[in-house]
Amino acid sequence: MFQEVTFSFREINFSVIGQYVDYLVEEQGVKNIFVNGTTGEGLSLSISERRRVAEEWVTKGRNKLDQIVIHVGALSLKESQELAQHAAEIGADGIAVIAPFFLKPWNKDVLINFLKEVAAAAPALPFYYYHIPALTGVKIRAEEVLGGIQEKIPTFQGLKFSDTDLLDFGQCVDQNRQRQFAFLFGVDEQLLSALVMGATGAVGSTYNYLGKKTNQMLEAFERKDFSSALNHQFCIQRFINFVVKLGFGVSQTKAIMTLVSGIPMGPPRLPLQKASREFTDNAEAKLRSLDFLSFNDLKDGNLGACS
Ligand SMILES: CC(=O)N[C@H](C=O)[C@@H](O)[C@H](O)[C@H](O)CO
Ligand SMILES: CC(=O)C(=O)O
Repeated sequence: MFQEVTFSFREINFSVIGQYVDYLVEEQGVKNIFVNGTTGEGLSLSISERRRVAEEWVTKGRNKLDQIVIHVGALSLKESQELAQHAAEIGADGIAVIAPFFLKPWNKDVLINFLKEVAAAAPALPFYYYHIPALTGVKIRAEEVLGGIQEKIPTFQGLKFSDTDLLDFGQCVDQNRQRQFAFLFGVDEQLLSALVMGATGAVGSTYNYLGKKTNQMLEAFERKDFSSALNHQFCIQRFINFVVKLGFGVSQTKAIMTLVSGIPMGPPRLPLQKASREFTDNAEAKLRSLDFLSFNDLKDGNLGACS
């Protein structure tokens, strides 16, 4: 019997994860990974697929990555707990959970009760709340969720904040200054503003291919060279603004990642649709004009270049 070698590209290609780790570390300077989140289509995968993806990242990332946080949010509390326990068993560094988004928690206390039950399934793992109201439809302000959360969830470690409300984000930081929480910001085009507000890190889709560029911005911010930091942020914004106008989401991220890294990320899974050829061509031209592609052959006359 021979293994069937033609596989449907709607199946996960586990074999590229090792290469992906090396690419992120070596080419993008990214050493902390958030697995099975929005970009990884975690909520479109089966539980057994999510377990395997997590295992693959932990195995391939060993001694190469600093931290691997596994997103274990699900509509079913039981599944979420199973994934949390699994993350602990395989040696992940933390777990993150979004708000359940079909039957929704209607207030902060109910949301915390849900999160608490998941966190309790992995009592030794740092726990992060993943706030992404535009996708979950759960609009309870993060600042409210954080109030008193450590008393309910002893493993609470921080927040991944994927929203543009900088009042809410700023208040999360301001009201928890005495605690050693991680405030991870998730709107890549606004990261500099969030750093000013006290963000301690960032998790985002564009760091897959603009990690190096973003690290330059972080370094400029660290040394208080705000004008360079702003230049870097504006460069990143020029790209994101361009693709947002073309229609930008998880499918498009995969197409850009394939283009920039050379690693076949494959198409997304339904209900998402593969990015169009037109999108990819336009994105490629923009990346080249901004000097975001390392195999750039536009050496001269590149006025819009960002480096
Ligand atoms: C909705 C979504 O996918 N958000 C990502 C992280 O949470 C971001 O990294 C965005 O993709 C990025 O900021 C571009 O808008
Ligand atoms: C980008 C991001 O934060 C996620 O994939 O969840």
